[in-house]
Amino acid sequence: MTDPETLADRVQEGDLRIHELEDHADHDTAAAARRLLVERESGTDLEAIGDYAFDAERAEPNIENMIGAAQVPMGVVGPVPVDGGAADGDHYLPLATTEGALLASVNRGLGVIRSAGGADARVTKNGMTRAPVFRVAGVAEAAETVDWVSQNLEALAEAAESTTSHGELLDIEPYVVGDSVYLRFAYDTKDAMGMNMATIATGEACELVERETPASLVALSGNMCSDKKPAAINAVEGRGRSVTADAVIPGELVEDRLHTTADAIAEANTRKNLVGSAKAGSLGFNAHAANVVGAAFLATGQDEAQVVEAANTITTMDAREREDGTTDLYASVSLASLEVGTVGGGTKLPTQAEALDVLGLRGGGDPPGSNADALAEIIAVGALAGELSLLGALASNHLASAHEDLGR
Ligand SMILES: CC(C)(COP(=O)([O-])OP(=O)([O-])OC[C@H]1O[C@@H](n2cnc3c(N)ncnc32)[C@H](O)[C@@H]1OP(=O)([O-])[O-])[C@@H](O)C(=O)NCCC(=O)NCCSC(=O)C[C@@](C)(O)CC(=O)[O-]
Ligand SMILES: NC(=O)C1=CN([C@@H]2O[C@H](COP(=O)(O)OP(=O)(O)OC[C@H]3O[C@@H](n4cnc5c(N)ncnc54)[C@H](OP(=O)(O)O)[C@@H]3O)[C@@H](O)[C@H]2O)C=CC1
Repeated sequence: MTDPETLADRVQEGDLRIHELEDHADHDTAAAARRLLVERESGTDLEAIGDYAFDAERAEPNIENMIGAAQVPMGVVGPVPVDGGAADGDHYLPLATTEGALLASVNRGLGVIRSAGGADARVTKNGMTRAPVFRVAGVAEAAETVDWVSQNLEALAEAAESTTSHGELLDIEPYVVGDSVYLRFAYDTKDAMGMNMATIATGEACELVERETPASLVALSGNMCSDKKPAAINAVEGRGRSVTADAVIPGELVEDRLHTTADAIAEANTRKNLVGSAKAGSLGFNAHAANVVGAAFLATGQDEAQVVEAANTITTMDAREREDGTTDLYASVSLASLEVGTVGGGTKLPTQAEALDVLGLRGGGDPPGSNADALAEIIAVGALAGELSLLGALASNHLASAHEDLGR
């Protein structure tokens, strides 16, 4: 018998483990059995969690012990006007969030950017990193290991790239701390965010390092990568895509649409995003880049834990005087470590794939890597719009009233 009730009974009797149900029933039945079990044990009703719009089997690579889906509202902002290295033209940007006023804000910022003639955006660096840590006897062995690595980059690339038909090893940066050696491998992972790809490839290269040097692998990730933690190395060296977007907004547009002046926004940015962040010891010199990145990540199937890395964004806003005496606003965001993909991970799930379709970026690009570059550029322009609108609201003292009207 493979009905949900029988399966739930068998788990409760200790006859089956909760993560084995897919071996005894199809994926949707297994999820229903787990829901039933949780409902019985917690006295809850999981009707909404169980009301999902895709075959549970499609989510098999993405989740274990599935009981249903968390449904986050999704909206669109835009069109986003981007003149990029990979992205071009106008795109609606899907964003999923529970924060009222966020889409209104980004939409307002995009409207201003559109009226100003659009934004430029470029990916300036690309490299997904994985940094294993090795044990050595001391500094002499550490130097021997680092030396061997620097002289054998080709052999290490051959080993790493034997595990992937898309990934390319770009560089290995060594770091030594006493008897620990960290090798920060950086890969061009094309249209994949690349964390699985880079991890598998680095595992293969590590076997060669262990064979040829005195170093012993302690952990395939030694936190110099640095994945899913705030880290200065990502802010300085980059991780995934380093992407910058900018726009020049005429002063009259700032006044008409953001209800303030270029000077007031520039001052708010300096005192808040630069000085305030410095005083707070923040790694993020921005207002809320993580808001746009997080909402875009949820909508398009990115790994949401990597919003951490995108939070190190630096926002600049400068008042630029024109010859006619009026003042424009130069606005930019630089996201040093935006980790995005259009293949792999959560991008294949039905709603996430549809969201990528809205951008015209589902799947691999031509040439490979161009779709992920374009996604990074579009998200960066979304973040720029969010910064403009929020700084405008702060400079005109509209933040609290906006959230009274829209956010509750
Ligand atoms: C709320 C607004 C936009 C009103 O701003 P407004 O200028 O009074 O709005 P408006 O009614 O004149 O409309 C202007 C444009 O905004 C957009 N817009 C306006 N309403 C909507 C809507 N319902 N749905 C979609 N789009 C909307 C739309 O583009 C519209 O243009 P139109 O299309 O009409 O020509 C403005 O006050 C604002 O942006 N406030 C800032 C809110 C914000 O950015 N919140 C983000 C979260 S804050 C946070 O989480 C982080 C924080 C604050 O803690 C970080 C930190 O420490 O800084
Ligand atoms: N393992 C880890 O330590 C971590 C894993 N993750 C998870 O990793 C997943 C993302 O890893 P990721 O490697 O991106 O994805 P996948 O593991 O889903 O692999 C994507 C694969 O798609 C293939 N591919 C097809 N077309 C392309 C193309 N145009 N460009 C690039 N690759 C292409 C590549 O195969 P081939 O290599 O054969 O060429 C690539 O390895 C997410 O689910 C994330 O949550 C997150 C953090 C850490």
